[in-house]
Amino acid sequence: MDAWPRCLERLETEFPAEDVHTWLRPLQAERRDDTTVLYAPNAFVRDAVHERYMPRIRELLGHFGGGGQVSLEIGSLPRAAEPVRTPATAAATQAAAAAGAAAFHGNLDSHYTFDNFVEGRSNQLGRAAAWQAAQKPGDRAHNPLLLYGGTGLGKTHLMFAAGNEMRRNNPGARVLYMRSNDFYSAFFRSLQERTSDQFKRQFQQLDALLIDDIQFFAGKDRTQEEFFHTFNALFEGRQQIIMTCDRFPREVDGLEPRLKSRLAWGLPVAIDPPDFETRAAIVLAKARERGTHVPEDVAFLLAKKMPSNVRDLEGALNTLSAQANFTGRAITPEFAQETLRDLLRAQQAAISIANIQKTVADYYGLQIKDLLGKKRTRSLARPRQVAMALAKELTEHSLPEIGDAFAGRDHTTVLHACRQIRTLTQTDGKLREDWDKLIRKLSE
Ligand SMILES: Nc1ncnc2c1ncn2[C@@H]1O[C@H](COP(=O)(O)OP(=O)(O)OP(=O)(O)O)[C@@H](O)[C@H]1O
Repeated sequence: MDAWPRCLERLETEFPAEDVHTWLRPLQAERRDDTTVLYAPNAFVRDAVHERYMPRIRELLGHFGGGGQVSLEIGSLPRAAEPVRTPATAAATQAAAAAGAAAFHGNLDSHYTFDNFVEGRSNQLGRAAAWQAAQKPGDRAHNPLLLYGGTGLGKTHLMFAAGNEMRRNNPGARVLYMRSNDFYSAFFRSLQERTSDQFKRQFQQLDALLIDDIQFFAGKDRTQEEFFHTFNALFEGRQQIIMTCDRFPREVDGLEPRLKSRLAWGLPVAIDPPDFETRAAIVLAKARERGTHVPEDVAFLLAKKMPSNVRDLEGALNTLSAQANFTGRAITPEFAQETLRDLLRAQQAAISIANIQKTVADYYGLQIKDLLGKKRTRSLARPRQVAMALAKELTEHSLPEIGDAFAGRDHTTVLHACRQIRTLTQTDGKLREDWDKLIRKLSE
């Protein structure tokens, strides 16, 4: 599908950057028989594109050889065909063909950098580790670097940032990004085509291998075996390895024990869900980046209502921005409430006080009646405080309402619990971990 990138390139010169960012870049293209199908992520984008840009798109696609029909639909390409993170087949071919450093591409997405990564307590360590790895690739202190944590928290962003930084420091650096499933398919193909030697060779010349979502290797024994050898060869060659995983590898069922232990050899760092302030800062930074004006109270609103996943937060911002552009209205809290009503309601419905009480009780192995009861032993009082503080953090309920839901406690008790837990999350590592895990569970 060569015609679309060329068409998009031309459109970028013809329309304001903000329009291109909002309406045209989100489109994905696919060739179906003699029709070019353009996928829009939602109805706003589809309608705006249909109304304002289709005639020009048709002309340009015709011009660049994507002739025939052009259709515009809501949908997306399967993930493997996403334009941003191209499949490893391309990467592998590039890697193999990259005799000269200048030609080496490695699949890095240059958009994701340290500059546009918002730092907060939840990702500070991960950021610092990725930064260090980029400054001194291969150094034993951070090789391999493993970033692990829930979905949409910025692991891939940091990984790209490290790769881009390596290339900034040393433009000839050979940094290859691969998703684990791409490693799997490329390896599989090399077996069928009897090109395993070539497959192995591509890794020898690398300075760094960035490999995303290694939990995908679970249950794929031959691929694990191959990755194990690749890993050892890179490690011995002092080539930097950066990996991401959706949890600590020991917790991934179906990974071989020797691989699990090897993965945690270097520096494993958890990426946690960002706290409220960081979430708001991310919304503001993303808005600035795309040239959309989002006032602080809207950023706070989104941060408050969408507690865990940055990807969802970004999705909400995109919808707001698209709708504001489309209707010509300013982005205010009312506008946000209205536009994101269904989304916010879904989030809200998912997190009720009862839900929080049940999750916290299960987490600490308690009965709900004990969590709500009067006993003040520490093993009950602390989880109770955690549950109250979570209710304040994750729902819209007032302190008196939360007190009521906890067997009619006074609102000052709830306030005290919130303050206490806030302090403890900063001083007590175990409690911090419990807090983050509970937020993650509740936001799933
Ligand atoms: N701290 C941050 N600052 C700026 N953007 C962030 C931050 N954290 C996450 N994001 C953004 O959130 C989106 C999702 O991040 P990313 O793809 O890196 O998540 P991930 O942890 O790799 O998730 P997955 O495991 O699902 O692949 C990206 O657009 C990324 O730029």
